[in-house]
Amino acid sequence: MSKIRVYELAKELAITSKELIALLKDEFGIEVKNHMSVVEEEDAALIKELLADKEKEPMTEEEIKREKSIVEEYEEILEEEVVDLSKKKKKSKRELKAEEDARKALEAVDGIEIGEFITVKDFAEKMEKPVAEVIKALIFSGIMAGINQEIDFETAEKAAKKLEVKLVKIKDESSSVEEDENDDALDVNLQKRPPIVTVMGHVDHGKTSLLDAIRKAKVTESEAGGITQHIGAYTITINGEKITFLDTPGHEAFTAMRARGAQVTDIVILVVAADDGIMPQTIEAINHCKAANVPIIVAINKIDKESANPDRVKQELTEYGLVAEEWGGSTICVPVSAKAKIGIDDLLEMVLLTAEVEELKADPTRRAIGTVIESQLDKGRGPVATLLVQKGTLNVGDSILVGSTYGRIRAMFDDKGKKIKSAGPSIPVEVLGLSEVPVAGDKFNEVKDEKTARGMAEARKIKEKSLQQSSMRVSLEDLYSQVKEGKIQELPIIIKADVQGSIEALRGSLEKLSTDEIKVRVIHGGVGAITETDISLAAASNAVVIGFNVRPDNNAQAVAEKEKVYVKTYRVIYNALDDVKSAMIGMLSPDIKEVIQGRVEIRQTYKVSNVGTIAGCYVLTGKITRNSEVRVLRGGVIIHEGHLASLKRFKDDAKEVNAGYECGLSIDKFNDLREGDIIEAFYMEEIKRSEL
Ligand SMILES: Nc1nc2c(ncn2[C@@H]2O[C@H](COP(=O)(O)OP(=O)(O)OP(=O)(O)O)[C@@H](O)[C@H]2O)c(=O)[nH]1
Repeated sequence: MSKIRVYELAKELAITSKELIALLKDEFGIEVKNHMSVVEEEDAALIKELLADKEKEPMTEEEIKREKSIVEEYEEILEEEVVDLSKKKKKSKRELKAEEDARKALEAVDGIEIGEFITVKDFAEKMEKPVAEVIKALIFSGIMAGINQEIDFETAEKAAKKLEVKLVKIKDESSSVEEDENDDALDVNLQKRPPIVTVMGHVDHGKTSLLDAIRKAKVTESEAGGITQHIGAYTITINGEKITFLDTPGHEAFTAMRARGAQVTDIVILVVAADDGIMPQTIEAINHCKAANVPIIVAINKIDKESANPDRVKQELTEYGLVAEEWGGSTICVPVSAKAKIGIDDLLEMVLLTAEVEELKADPTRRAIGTVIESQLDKGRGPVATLLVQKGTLNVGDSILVGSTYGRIRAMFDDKGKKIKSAGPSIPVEVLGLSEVPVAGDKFNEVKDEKTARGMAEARKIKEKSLQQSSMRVSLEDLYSQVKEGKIQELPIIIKADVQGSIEALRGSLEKLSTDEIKVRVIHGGVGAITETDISLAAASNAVVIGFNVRPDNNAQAVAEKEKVYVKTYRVIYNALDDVKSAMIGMLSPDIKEVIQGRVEIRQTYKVSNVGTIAGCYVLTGKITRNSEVRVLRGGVIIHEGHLASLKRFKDDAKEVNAGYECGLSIDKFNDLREGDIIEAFYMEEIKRSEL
């Protein structure tokens, strides 16, 4: 995680380091030594938000007082200076001349030396200038500073320029020593924390059974209360060590969280049924883990079955870069049976081992931060959220900012439904007391008090609104400018196609387009329609989605629009390659674009001799018009593209039919229409140059 120094942040915020240090302590409970200490980027972001929010509020009495005191101080100094000047006059001319010469001589060599920070008073003394003059110069440079206030070198330099004095920056030796010491300034008390595990795998390979088996084997035997509540996560104890499991199996939740910027999982258990082997969702899960850089432990499940063939699973895994340890690789594979309760302890021990290698640590003494795992509105209790504490300790009574909502924790329960008062790193808790239901994947931060939390939550809401209107993730159209601006060096692509062969062909050709400036990388490829999961993965990895002979399903379309994920579909491989190539050199300038009008579902088909197949349909979304171009989709795959031959409402010809109405239609030179097919109606529109 990147960090920022206190003085850099203070400068950005246009306050002094001292003020920032006080703010960190009062508002966030973070103690830093001095201006050279470091603050974590996420804390810095919070402070910025806090101040941005304050800016909008009218000045508090305290702030008015502060402004006033600076002015008063300034006036006082002016008076002092008058006295000072009269004293100075008493010095002999020769003395004054000698002083002046000495200063000039010093300046002539290499300027006046000052460190990274200096108080206004010391600065004036060093330059042998009246303090009032220095303050005046500062004011002219846009800085309102009191006599005892610290300014940084760059500010001092601006003022010095006005006073025609040259400055030289000297390295502050004491601070350079602290640099290293302070790198972990916030996490001063790093301690081992339990690993957080997600279970993934193909449908029916036994994810839920495995989670149940682990929970039953490890929770009921040792802990009071026994049965776990479903709060979205639970913690077990094995050999005196804890492991936290996220209770929503599958990669959808995992990726949805990543799309929101939350990486919660430390280790993934990939469940593969020994009688079934690697299946499409297994591959998806592997790719999702790789994209998130999370270690995988493979649980080869259902080994109780006669048809189980663990070696075949290991063999298939090698094709995806996962080579089992016993075959000389580094992937831990544990044979298990969730049903017969075989190998569960071995699996858990391997999780602990992996956790140890990963050296998972957190500081339980700092203020808490973490992520929302689940949330809902409970009739009686109001908004309820399961939070996973990732750093620090969360206590009842703490005020927290959660995404764009906030609250003060009224009560807290553990995964056994027991009321608790505090929770440390990697521990999931259910909390009451939030003002609204937060979104899973939102981060939470403990802040000073409820008022601060509320103010920041409101500011975030406003910001979110303005962001929604402006933000767009990477797209082929603006790829070139994003590369030029240095925003991206890599173009991750997700390919969905109707057949495996097309994926491989596209993958190879696309990756070959990589240049020194931008690397093209296919992070996932799969057969079938573009789904919501593909869009989530794209959002999480800032990827574009390319469909070849397939279309997004309804959900995917909606999520893509919401998440602003760029999706483009092609029917000819060459066109896809050509677009990416043109995009990379900034030459992609589409002059026509496709506009989707609506989607129609086929409910019945009739064969009419001499006419062909007529379909009885229902318009699901938008509308279809007589001159729409249409594509027939079966399971998200494009079966045909062409024109309508007829469009009818009851017996009459219709010009257009809107959502919610039935219609009959036939397609020009195409009769293979089936019940359940979706017809997508669209037209091509010319883009005016001004829109490009
Ligand atoms: N024989 C045998 N059957 C198992 C084992 N583990 C799970 N099953 C069975 O496999 C089927 C699917 O198990 P689930 O746990 O529901 O699988 P899942 O991966 O959670 O499935 P989805 O939630 O649909 O993705 C169920 O009928 C289980 O009883 C096992 O170790 N041995």
